[in-house]
Amino acid sequence: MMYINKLSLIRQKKVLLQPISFKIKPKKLYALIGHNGSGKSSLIKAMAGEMTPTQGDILINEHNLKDFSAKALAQNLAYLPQNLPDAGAFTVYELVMLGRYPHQKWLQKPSAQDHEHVNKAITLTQVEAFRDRQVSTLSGGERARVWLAMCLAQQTEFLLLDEPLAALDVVYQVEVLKLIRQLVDQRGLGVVIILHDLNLAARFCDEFIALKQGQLCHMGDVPSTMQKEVLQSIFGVDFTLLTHPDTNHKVAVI
Ligand SMILES: Nc1ncnc2c1ncn2[C@@H]1O[C@H](COP(=O)(O)OP(=O)(O)OP(=O)(O)O)[C@@H](O)[C@H]1O
Repeated sequence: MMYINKLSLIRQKKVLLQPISFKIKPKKLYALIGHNGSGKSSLIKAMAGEMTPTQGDILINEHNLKDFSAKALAQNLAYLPQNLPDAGAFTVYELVMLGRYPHQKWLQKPSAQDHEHVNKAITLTQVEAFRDRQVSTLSGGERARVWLAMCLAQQTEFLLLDEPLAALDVVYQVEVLKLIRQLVDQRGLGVVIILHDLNLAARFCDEFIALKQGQLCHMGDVPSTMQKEVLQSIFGVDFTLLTHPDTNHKVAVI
């Protein structure tokens, strides 16, 4: 379990997050939603240990995040940032292998198990065709899947993904969400994913966490979130809710 306990963030006198408390359970997929600038990336960065909270604590399985070494944190939690770093001259295989570093000893050669996890992550994210290419030569969508593969190779209990679908075409958006759903259901991961597409979120996620101006304005399951009044209160615009004829899910349109 991951506990976010009265977490607040202030930077340059600006309140990015008001005190926020909630928990992330294993075997659950959480969609983090809200307007541009509502604080989603800041929250996920704090949860990943990339931004130090002004107040409050984050606990992973009862251990305070601030007491984890970088390596111990990376054994528990993988984070995919919104702006992917430059992968330099790394090939796809080499980059995905970096995801194994928390499980390796200093200067140790990758083990057969490391290679197995890397190959599996490459297959799951459907990037086998480019495994020996330099990451810098890939398209935006291909690159996004390679970075996701690196996170999967990390074999963590928690996964924090900041807009992982942004560069993907609609087919890969669905493929990646199906894959994440599978990891949640079969491997018991707890996953937080920032999504702007409410209907994809409603189709694949279990719970919504909604931010508005740095405040937690709503947290709830799909039926309690896909309501006209709730979406109005989060986004300040009127939605019409339809029922998908095949899945019976609610679909929000403007
Ligand atoms: N280090 C910082 N110093 C000052 N302001 C910051 C800092 N980091 C973020 N902000 C501001 O905090 C607000 C929230 O930013 P954040 O990136 O968390 O929003 P977001 O919900 O992820 O937005 P988007 O959907 O556009 O990615 C924004 O107004 C941003 O400009």
